[in-house]
Amino acid sequence: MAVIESVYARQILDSRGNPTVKVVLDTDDGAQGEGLVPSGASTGEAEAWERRDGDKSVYGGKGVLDAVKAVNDVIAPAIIGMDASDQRALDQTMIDLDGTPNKGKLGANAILGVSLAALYASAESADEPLYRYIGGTNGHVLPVPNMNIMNGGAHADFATDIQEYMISPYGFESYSRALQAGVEIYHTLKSTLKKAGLETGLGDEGGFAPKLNNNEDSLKYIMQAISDAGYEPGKQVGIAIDAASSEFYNKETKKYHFDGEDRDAAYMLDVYSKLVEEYPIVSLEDPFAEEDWENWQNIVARMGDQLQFVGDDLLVTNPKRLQKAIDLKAANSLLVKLNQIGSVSETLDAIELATRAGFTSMVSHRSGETSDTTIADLAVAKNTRQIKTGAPARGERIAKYNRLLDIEEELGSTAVYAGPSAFKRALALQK
Ligand SMILES: O=C(O)[C@@H](CO)OP(=O)(O)O
Ligand SMILES: [Mg+2]
Repeated sequence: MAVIESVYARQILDSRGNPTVKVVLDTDDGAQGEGLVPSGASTGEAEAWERRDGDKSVYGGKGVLDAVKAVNDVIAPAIIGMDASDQRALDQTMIDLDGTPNKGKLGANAILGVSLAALYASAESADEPLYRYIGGTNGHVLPVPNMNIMNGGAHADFATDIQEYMISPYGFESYSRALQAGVEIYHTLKSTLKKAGLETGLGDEGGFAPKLNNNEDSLKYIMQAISDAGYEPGKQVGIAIDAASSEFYNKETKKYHFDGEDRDAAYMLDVYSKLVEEYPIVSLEDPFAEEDWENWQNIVARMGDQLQFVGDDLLVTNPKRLQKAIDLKAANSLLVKLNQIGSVSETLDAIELATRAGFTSMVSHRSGETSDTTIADLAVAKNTRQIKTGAPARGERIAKYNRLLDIEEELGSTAVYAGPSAFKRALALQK
């Protein structure tokens, strides 16, 4: 048992230069943990509430400072003296203290900061690396890194309507070898785009973000780059897409603004089917808007036996929304973001529920990140087999990929790379 002695929060900056929360927690045995909270841009409406008072970008403004105050003035006095390693009791105490269904009083950024800091302090007290502290002896599978190499949507001034084009280098014997392939493809893509006379400026997650008129063009350039880098699309490297379609959906007209026109859901369903037929797409996230449950059901009924349909804005790492999707067969994969639900134990509950229902889980960063690497350890601890954490560029993304390299080396011969087994379609494409 490590008793919490002090809890202190302050404001720091995230990777977009916006303020966020850092919490430092000390225990009586000399351990210390830090919790750094990320922040999204294409946030789901049902996400837990981030305390910013409506303004994400004001450093020193009231928003994040209120979350900092909530930690220092309200949470700290309530949890000092508690056992830091009793994660569930600690998280529940904060949830009760907040008393709202969406952490709307204290703020999910305040609660998650403390939850993470306690997790790290407890791992240090137990003298275990974080993945082992969370996962015990069974956390040993290195995830496929889904690397977002072309950015659009809310992360890149809508260079394309689709927000993320990721490569999934599954056809390799180890995580480090897969990462190397991803990096080589990323660098090759830069030349491919340059040759085509396109801009190579970067979006929020480090992917290239040239302005394109057609969402399919990105896939063509990526396929070219995979081959030019010397790899086989489909056999070694697949493609994962996050359409983030809530961002181009109009709730009044119920239309999706795609490739320059307003389209109905039936049109979008055909677009996705055609793309899946023509490209080695193994994962499709948020193809339909966050409340468009019916069309989620339609796409899963049509192609769910082939590939995964990942709910991000749809599920917001919330066990209640996940249960609804399980009941309605409205997705078959969970995107896991700690700050969407706002505590460590609720995140673990969501992964557990997904696994029980036969859903896959993809652990994810946010577009506004910090140097925190919890998601790398979490993916290994829970053997989720999949992670997405941006392009292999920009320090805050690289930190997670590098952390996985450390873990791979630490595990040594017991490390297993998820490889094609991470995706049903990757296995089929390999045959
Ligand atoms: O939509 C997403 O999946 C995420 C991360 O890539 O973006 P954001 O953090 O802006 O919600
Ligand atoms: Mg998403």
